[in-house]
Amino acid sequence: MEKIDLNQIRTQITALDEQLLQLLADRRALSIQVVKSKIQDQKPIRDSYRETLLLENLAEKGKKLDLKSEYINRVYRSIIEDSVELQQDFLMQLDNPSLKSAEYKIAYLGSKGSYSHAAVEKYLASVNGGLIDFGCTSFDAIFAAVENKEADLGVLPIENTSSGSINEVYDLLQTTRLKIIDELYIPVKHNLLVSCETDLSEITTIYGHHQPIAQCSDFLNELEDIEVKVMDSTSSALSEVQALKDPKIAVLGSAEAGKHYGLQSIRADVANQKDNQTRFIVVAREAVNVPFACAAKTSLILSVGQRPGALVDALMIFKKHSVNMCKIESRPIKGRPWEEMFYIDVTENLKSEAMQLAIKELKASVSDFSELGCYINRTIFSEEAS
Ligand SMILES: C=C(O[C@@H]1C=C(C(=O)O)C=C[C@H]1O)C(=O)O
Repeated sequence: MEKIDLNQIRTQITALDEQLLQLLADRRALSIQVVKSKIQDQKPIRDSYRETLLLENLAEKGKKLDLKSEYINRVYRSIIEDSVELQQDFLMQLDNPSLKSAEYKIAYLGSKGSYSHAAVEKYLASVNGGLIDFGCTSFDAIFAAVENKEADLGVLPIENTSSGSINEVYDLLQTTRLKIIDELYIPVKHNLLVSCETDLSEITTIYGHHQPIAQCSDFLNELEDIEVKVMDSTSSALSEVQALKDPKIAVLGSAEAGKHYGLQSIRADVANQKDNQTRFIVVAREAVNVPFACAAKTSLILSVGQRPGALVDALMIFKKHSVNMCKIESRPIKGRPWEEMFYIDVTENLKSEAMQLAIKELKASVSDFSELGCYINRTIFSEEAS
């Protein structure tokens, strides 16, 4: 058999990959043309009918080229999601002069390497902005920095698919004047990282922020005689373990963050849930305006007092106006024992007629009511769930 030259084939693959990159960039440029036409014709950005036809056609054509339809579906779903996000971000910037492509001073928990930093980077990519770093050591410091105008924006985790709601952030939302202007979903893949040559059996102490510790509880519970050390943030845990250079000490963090600190992974994917994601919110002093062409989400808080059926009555107002509720959470109210504050997210634009009618009725029937903000709904359901 003739000798096959690996380097030569790899050169061809690299050339093809570069062509693919150019094609992806060309497709994105066309998406921008599409959104401009949708603005003229007042059409919504998302067109599920077109997406279904496109995917069916590609699966069919792919089959003839020996490409599995599951593979084609996965690749094109991700290309289409990017195209929808690109169009929504374009429209948001057009409608909101505050969302310019500028440098933003962003307050977040930790520093480079923290999951919050990854969320900050994702936000900046959507506004084409740069970062003036404002790392903080607590959630209330983040709210305070934005409220006192020391920072332009704050980025905070609010819920996780394994450990649930982040109560501290929910509690701070009760008293803040800040508005939620965006949400971000960050896949969180926890690894067990070490600073030098070692083995899992040698580890006696594991450092981590309390969120990753909660999200990896199954893995940690299986280990015997391990001391868990809770740190302020993932980045402070990473830098401490890097400095200690101890073969008995490990830390929970992403493989990528580990690279920043010269740490190696000895166990990958140690979270309780495989699809471990954290939802972050972006807060600012000014609310944003979400164009009707975009998929919107609105967050509200309300309390209903102690009357029997009071919560049901409030929720029936959403039903009456066909406002879809996608999340409800409750937290105690400081200084009012046994009263609860309800946090409600709806997939509706704050400016819509249905929402305005519902709000008018809610205000007349509940004890406390406030709007936390309206922003782009960036929820993506995993393939298995949909
Ligand atoms: C590009 C469009 O906008 C959206 C993105 C699509 C895509 O990237 O193919 C398809 C349908 C829309 O949800 C379009 O409407 O054609």
